[in-house]
Amino acid sequence: MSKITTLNDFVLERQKDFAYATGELTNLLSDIAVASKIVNRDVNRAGLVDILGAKGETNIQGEEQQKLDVIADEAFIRAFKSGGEVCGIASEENDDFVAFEDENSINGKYVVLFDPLDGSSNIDVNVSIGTIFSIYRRISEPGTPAVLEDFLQKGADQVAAGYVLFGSSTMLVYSTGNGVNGFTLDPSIGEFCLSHPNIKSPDTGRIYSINEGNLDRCDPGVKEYVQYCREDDAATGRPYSGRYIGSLVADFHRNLLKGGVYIYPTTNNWPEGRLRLLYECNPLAFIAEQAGGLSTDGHQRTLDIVPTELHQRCGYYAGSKDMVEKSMSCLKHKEAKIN
Ligand SMILES: O=P(O)(O)OC[C@H]1O[C@](O)(COP(=O)(O)O)[C@@H](O)[C@@H]1O
Ligand SMILES: [Mg+2]
Ligand SMILES: [Mg+2]
Repeated sequence: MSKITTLNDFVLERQKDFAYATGELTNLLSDIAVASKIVNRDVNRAGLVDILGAKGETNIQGEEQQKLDVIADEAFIRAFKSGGEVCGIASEENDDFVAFEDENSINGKYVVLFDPLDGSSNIDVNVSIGTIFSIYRRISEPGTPAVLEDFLQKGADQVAAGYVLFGSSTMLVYSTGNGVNGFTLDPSIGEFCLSHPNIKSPDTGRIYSINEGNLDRCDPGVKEYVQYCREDDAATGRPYSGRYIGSLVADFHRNLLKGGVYIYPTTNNWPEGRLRLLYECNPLAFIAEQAGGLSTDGHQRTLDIVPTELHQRCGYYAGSKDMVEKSMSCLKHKEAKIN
């Protein structure tokens, strides 16, 4: 029987890699694990308790909030407030960032940006959903309230990022900039256990993920790439398979393990993009790159984008290196033709 490595064991072991480590990031990662278990409990019995359906309010994105969006948001905020490592948060479900000013948190070293419940359109139909998180060291002085600048940092400056996938099993996948590791929740012992050590994304794959319902509103370069994916060419394993769950975390996770590309481009109906840079695209871009993949907004590396707004959106191309590069070359090719 192989040794079980729990998330706590693993994080403590890895903490030794950092001479200056204070244990605060270790505590923060275990706070995230606790909140994930609480949300997992609610997700698993969603149909039995009154947490399906809409809450009856609209968030700053103009989306109808689902009850589980708010339940997850509150569970994670409670966990971030509890430890003292976090001085402020920003989330998809809150109009503005929240600075924690209690004496326990105001000296906190980190800020966290998160999408408490990703894949909201799939909550009521029992399809995989998730949570996405992004962690930065604060810029502002400890002992003072967190400020907007603490949250508008480039993705490349993340100290850690990851996601939780509530699927047939519940997994937590994260990176602190030293590779990507995946943990599966063992409900019988209530622990996240190392199940996917040192995840490496294949340089290429046979899966492309895009909402083809938007194709006629996309850039010609995107159409060209989708056409490329569908062409018959045994040598390159084409046609590829189209797979689209409609939960970013689930689509991203599948492609991370199997090889594939996820694309949500800017479109006529989403001219700035659909997905949110700070708590959807940046954390997953961090994971993609740490696993050997790539992530762009169609023009530049996602992690190099300098944010200007908390809820800004961007185009998103992420996954296997060769496939993202190919999609970029189609965009450039079409752009060159047009100009
Ligand atoms: O229905 P569409 O336009 O394809 O959008 C699906 C995308 O929207 C999202 O649901 C947006 O995230 P939220 O559910 O957190 O709002 C992604 O998970 C998913 O990839
Ligand atoms: Mg989301
Ligand atoms: Mg969400």
